[in-house]
Amino acid sequence: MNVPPRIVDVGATAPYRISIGPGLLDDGDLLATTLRGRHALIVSDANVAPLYADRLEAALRRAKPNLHIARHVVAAGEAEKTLANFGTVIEALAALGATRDASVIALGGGVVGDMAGFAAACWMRGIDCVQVPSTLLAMVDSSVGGKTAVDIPQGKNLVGAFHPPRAVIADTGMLHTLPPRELRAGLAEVIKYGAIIDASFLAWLEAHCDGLLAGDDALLADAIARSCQHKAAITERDPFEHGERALLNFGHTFGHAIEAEQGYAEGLNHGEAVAVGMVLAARLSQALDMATRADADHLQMLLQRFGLPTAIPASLDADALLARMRLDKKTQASGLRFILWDRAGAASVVADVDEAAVLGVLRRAQ
Ligand SMILES: NC(=O)c1ccc[n+]([C@@H]2O[C@H](COP(=O)([O-])OP(=O)(O)OC[C@H]3O[C@@H](n4cnc5c(N)ncnc54)[C@H](O)[C@@H]3O)[C@@H](O)[C@H]2O)c1
Ligand SMILES: O=C(O)C(=O)C[C@@H](O)[C@H](O)[C@H](O)COP(=O)(O)O
Ligand SMILES: [Zn+2]
Repeated sequence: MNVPPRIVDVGATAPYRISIGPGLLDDGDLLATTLRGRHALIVSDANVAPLYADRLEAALRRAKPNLHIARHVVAAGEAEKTLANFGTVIEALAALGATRDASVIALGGGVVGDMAGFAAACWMRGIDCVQVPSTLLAMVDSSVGGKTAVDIPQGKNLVGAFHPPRAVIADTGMLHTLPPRELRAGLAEVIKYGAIIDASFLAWLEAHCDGLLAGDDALLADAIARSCQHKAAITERDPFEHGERALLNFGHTFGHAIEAEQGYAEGLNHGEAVAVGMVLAARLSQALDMATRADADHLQMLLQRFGLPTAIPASLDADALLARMRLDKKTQASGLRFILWDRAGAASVVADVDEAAVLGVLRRAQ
């Protein structure tokens, strides 16, 4: 099916454009207009590079024959989003002789996007990063908004910087090679937008569950564009998470604790951990008389229909998860801060949440 490209322009101090559509990877002119200097480092992972790096590089060479291009490929997976691998990206920039007008091109999922973006934020105190997301999750969330980071054993994304992309180029054709599990993980973050800010989008997702899971191109393009519009609007108004941007963290206090406690290796991936986290946040909201039981049940049922997990893996300990949350980036001196759920399309930031209530929810969710 022929799906027309979509454009989402993000305002803010450093405006950028999100281009969404099939075949954009081969659009050398589009790519080249985002590059300012003579050097470009393509950062990718061992699954994505063999599939797409040659096409990207060929398009760039056609459009900008004098560009010095190097490629840096890391192993795939969350366990690779490390300070050590961040260091290898920095070394690759040095080897390329990247000047301050050079660009990092992040070709991959959120792991590559976050790590390459962080390297771009740090090299010479900040060079351009063009995000070329290859997973649904990266197209709807991680490539937009400028959060970059790596994980450390003590916690997810604890070392990072805000560094907005120069441009986002999402070639939706790349989703055809994405494993179904990763498609579902991306849909968890899509459902998040509906849950926190857009009840009609949540209803639309519910109505189109089967088509989205089947990878229908037009439905996915709609879901990506609508998600990007939401993320663009919020991050434009609150780029540094002083206020409403924190809503995008719905499900993440629990989810990040799960990912860190698993050691980033086995078990749930980010989107899956966020799915579990959204259910736990809804149950906590129910325990604190913010959300109704019927609404929390409905959200859980919807995530299950999308083939997403909604329970904490039995191997994880509730007290250990609670201890992880004390190092969540939303936690303050006064205590835990959560994004709690009011109802479909509405969520709130709540400070000083009682740890006993959190522990109760954790214990009941296994
Ligand atoms: N910066 C942000 O705002 C933000 C937002 C959400 C998530 N994140 C981060 O994003 C990360 C998760 O990203 P993710 O879900 O994209 O995971 P990922 O980058 O690990 O990609 C998932 C898997 O899919 C493979 N893959 C990627 N594209 C493919 C394609 N087109 N075809 C075949 N295989 C492909 C990858 O090699 C990997 O094995 C987490 O680290 C999370 O913290 C960041
Ligand atoms: O962009 C944001 O803001 C988000 O919270 C989006 C999340 O989906 C994403 O996982 C983000 O990396 C989490 O942020 P963190 O500040 O908790 O690391
Ligand atoms: Zn997330």
